[in-house]
Amino acid sequence: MNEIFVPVADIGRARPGTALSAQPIAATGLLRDALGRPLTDLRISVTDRCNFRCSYCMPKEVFDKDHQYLPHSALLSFEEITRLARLFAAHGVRKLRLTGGEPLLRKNIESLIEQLAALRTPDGQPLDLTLTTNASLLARKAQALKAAGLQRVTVSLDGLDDGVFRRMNDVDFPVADVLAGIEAARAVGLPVKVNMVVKRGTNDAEILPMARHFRGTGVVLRFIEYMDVGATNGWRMDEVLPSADVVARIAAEFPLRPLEASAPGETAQRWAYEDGAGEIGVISSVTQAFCSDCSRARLSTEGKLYLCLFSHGGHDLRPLLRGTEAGTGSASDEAILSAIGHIWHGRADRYSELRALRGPDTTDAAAPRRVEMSYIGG
Ligand SMILES: Nc1nc2c(ncn2[C@@H]2O[C@H](COP(=O)(O)OP(=O)(O)OP(=O)(O)O)[C@@H](O)[C@H]2O)c(=O)[nH]1
Ligand SMILES: C[S@@+](CC[C@H](N)C(=O)[O-])C[C@H]1O[C@@H](n2cnc3c(N)ncnc32)[C@H](O)[C@@H]1O
Ligand code: SF4
Ligand code: SF4
Repeated sequence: MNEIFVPVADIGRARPGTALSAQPIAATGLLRDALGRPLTDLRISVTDRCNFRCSYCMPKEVFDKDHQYLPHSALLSFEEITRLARLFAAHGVRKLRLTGGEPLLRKNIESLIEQLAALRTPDGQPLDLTLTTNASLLARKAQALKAAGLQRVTVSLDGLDDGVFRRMNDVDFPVADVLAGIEAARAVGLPVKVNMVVKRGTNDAEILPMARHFRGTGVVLRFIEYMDVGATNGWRMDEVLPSADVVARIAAEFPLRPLEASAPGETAQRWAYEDGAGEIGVISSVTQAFCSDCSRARLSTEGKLYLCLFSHGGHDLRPLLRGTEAGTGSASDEAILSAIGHIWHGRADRYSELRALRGPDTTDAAAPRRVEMSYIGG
């Protein structure tokens, strides 16, 4: 369709292995995928490990039994991640999100944040640098994360009740400690969003308590429809609570009005409390797919580029960074930029839209095994 990927004329020539540069790299021109969507958002998984066992993401029965985690040697180094992020910025990426697994489990994550915070867009702007966390380590790390250059943080929290939390997240961890993490982040000046996955019949009774708790605090609470990511969570459509129901439940107690999207391609539909107590968001990936302007790419812990949360496979960028066993050295910036451009140019993924077209009760059991959320990063 849109043949508008323009290869770069003026690309930085730094060889891999040379000192990292905070200098902006020249813009590559307009990069669009096969459906005309730009690439603006890079989500970087920094570990496939986690200390929680959320039922919708890393069910204990699977992940404590026969799951193979990546060996340390497979992980991209901080320098490799930063080099790729810099090249993605040349292609138009403006937002970087660190995720996982649990990103705060990666040793010295502050050092990666420092390197990413030094990057600039081609027009000299810092990137929007954020991180998604279960907050188990946030209280003790908030200060260091802020000092390293993190701009904001998203905390996952599925309820205020400890029993519900345990059923959702399958870990013996007090909700009070997650809340302390949120407070620590706010105290050091990090704006906070809270993401709550809603599973009908498990934690939907927590919707109103969560809304009551966070309204008026400046924290933006967002409700995520439970998705059929991966092959281990036993997803069922009857456990999905449509976002429309979430909004209706909250609006019955606190009147809401819709807000305009704050950026093109935003995942959340935003709603403001009529009384001025802030806003909430709903992420309706199942009932109102938003693939048509999806501008997100995902980089796995081992350097595979995924073009959709539901992709069956990724494009391996690690050999370009490290060279191959056959003895080729690592590729130039030009070659990597060109590879990323061609991969994005061929992208036609729109899983959630197609799923909606096929019908909400269709299961995907016959399809090849998809990657897990804890690997691809959400
Ligand atoms: N189906 C689908 N779900 C997504 C996509 N991006 C995010 N989500 C879901 O939405 C959740 C929240 O997204 P966030 O990580 O907060 O990202 P975001 O909404 O882009 O973040 P903000 O910049 O803070 O608005 C994720 O954990 C996923 O469950 C996507 O491209 N497709
Ligand atoms: C995979 S986690 C990684 C970051 C971190 N461990 C955390 O939980 O915040 C990223 C996000 O994906 C969401 N998520 C995981 N599995 C999901 C599913 N099946 N449906 C919807 N969201 C999911 C989580 O709630 C979390 O907000
Ligand atoms: S959602 Fe996050 S905290 Fe929960 S198991 Fe997955 S990676 Fe861990
Ligand atoms: S399902 Fe795939 S294409 Fe659609 S919004 Fe999600 S990541 Fe993007």
